Amino acid sequence: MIGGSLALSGVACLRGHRLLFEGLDLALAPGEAALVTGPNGRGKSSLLRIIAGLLRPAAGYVAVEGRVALAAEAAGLDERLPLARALGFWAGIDGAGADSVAAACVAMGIGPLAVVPVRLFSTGQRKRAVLARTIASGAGVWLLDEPGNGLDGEGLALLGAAVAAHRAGGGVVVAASHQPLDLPGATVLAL
Ligand SMILES: Nc1ncnc2c1ncn2[C@@H]1O[C@H](COP(=O)(O)OP(=O)(O)OP(=O)(O)O)[C@@H](O)[C@H]1O
Repeated sequence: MIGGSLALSGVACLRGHRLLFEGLDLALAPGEAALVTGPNGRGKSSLLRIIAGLLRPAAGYVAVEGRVALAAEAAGLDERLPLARALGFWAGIDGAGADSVAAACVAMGIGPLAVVPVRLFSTGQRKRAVLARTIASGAGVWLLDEPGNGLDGEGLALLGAAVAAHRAGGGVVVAASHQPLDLPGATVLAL
């Protein structure tokens, strides 16, 4: 079981002297999810970075139980390497094995791309690879920035199944999206 939980209390975000949001509260127990919505530039990615500990909140506090994986817009994969090795680099850091990478690639429908260099990937294949990196990480808290961007219908279904399995195992998910995203029972945070 890969558990996680998180709590935000009175969180505020300042960027470039501009207050993006304040007074944000959220509590997610194992298995729960939140959907952060709002137009471009409202601060969705900034909120995920605050939860990940990459950005300091201007006010409030964040408490996270479990390891965190942030699937951001930037893939963070070595373009020169075949997919399995590019993901294997991160799996090594995360303490996950090659079997986790292989299973995550199958989960996102990119198993056959294991030997293909990342630089050749299409937009949707790249998105699937980023999500596979999160799945392989073994982290309890998934932070997904626009996870549906670039995915086709099959990709969206695989994402939905991966998120459901993660939640069923006690993980939590915070997804930021300016488009509708199917996240059953999620708390909606509209920025
Ligand atoms: N390093 C920075 N310094 C100053 N301002 C920044 C910085 N990074 C982002 N911003 C600003 O913060 C605001 C929120 O950006 P953020 O990426 O969090 O929004 P978002 O809701 O995720 O947008 P999108 O839907 O376009 O991804 C934007 O106006 C952006 O220009």
